[in-house]
Amino acid sequence: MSDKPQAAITCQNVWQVFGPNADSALPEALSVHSEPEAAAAALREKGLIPAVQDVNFEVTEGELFVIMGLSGSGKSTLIRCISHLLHATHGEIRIDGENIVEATPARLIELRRNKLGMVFQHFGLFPHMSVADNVAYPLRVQGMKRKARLEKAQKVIELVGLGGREKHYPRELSGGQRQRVGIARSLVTDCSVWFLDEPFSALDPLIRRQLQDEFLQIQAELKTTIVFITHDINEALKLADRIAIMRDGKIVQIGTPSDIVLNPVDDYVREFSKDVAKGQHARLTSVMQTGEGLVYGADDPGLRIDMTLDAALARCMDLYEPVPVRANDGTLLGVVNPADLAAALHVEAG
Ligand SMILES: Nc1ncnc2c1ncn2[C@@H]1O[C@H](COP(=O)(O)OP(=O)(O)OP(=O)(O)O)[C@@H](O)[C@H]1O
Repeated sequence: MSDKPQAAITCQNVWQVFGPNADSALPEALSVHSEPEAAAAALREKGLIPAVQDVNFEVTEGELFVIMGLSGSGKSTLIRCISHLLHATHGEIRIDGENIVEATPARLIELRRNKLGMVFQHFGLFPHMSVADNVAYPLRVQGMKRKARLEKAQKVIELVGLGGREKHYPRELSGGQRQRVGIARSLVTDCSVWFLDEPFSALDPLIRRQLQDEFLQIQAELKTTIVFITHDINEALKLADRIAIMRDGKIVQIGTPSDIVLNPVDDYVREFSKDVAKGQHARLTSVMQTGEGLVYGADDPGLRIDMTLDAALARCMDLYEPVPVRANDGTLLGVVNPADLAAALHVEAG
């Protein structure tokens, strides 16, 4: 069907192994051990580091895909493989259908200039350049004329809330403002895929929340495909369409924020979300029934598909029969049984 979402990024059997002769040691291990786990153990025995092990997933166009995991679980290595800052030891990584593992150096430069945007926690702004020149720099590299590039830079400077600061130098800005400059600089090229590795983690909580909100607004406007790394579950739940949880180089679960909070696959994932107020993050879709012949009672408490479980429960505290759930335009999408809502939230007590 034509309305199936397009895959913007596809990772198939991606491995990144660090250490001497990793390029030959991995195929050797894979030829002896069919299970990735056993191959990784064999590599470790030889003193190699399988930082990313047999990773498979797809990110759809316009999706905000968050990778989360403890320190050392392989998040940065994986995002560096996908953005080809590292050449993956094995596997296929497709961006808009193009296998970038096989791209020539010239093609990679072109992709970085025009298609892939990157923001990292500690990225260098040029200290001797103003905000405007820093933001316009990627356009200068593309060969755009000064007037045109400054005009374009101005638009993204406004977008990230730095209007009026364009003549300032990085040293005159706060940490949060500098991070905004970095975000603006990565956005200026109209990238279609955006990689962000812990972009807000050095900021204090208030500024961090503010930037997260602004980031969501920017994403709603631009609809860029995003891969975002964090080790903060609350940030992941707030931002993500889907979350991939990594442990020891492997992806242990991929799911929506609701899935991760309500149906963790193991104790490692459960541990991440144990202090999360589940009702504030899990969405109605996780308990909604859909399909033919939906039956519901006379009450309509006005449930909308994007409501959290908490918000929904607050509206049907005293109802017993299933109630309708609608899209924002009023179309009926499914029904929810108030008892299922309460039961889903009860999970957090256990
Ligand atoms: N260049 C390298 N050479 C050797 N080992 C590396 C290299 N880069 C990363 N590693 C190892 O790979 C593993 C995964 O590291 P990675 O930085 O991807 O983890 P991470 O989940 O991003 O951690 P953090 O949240 O602390 O940034 C770690 O064991 C790390 O020591």
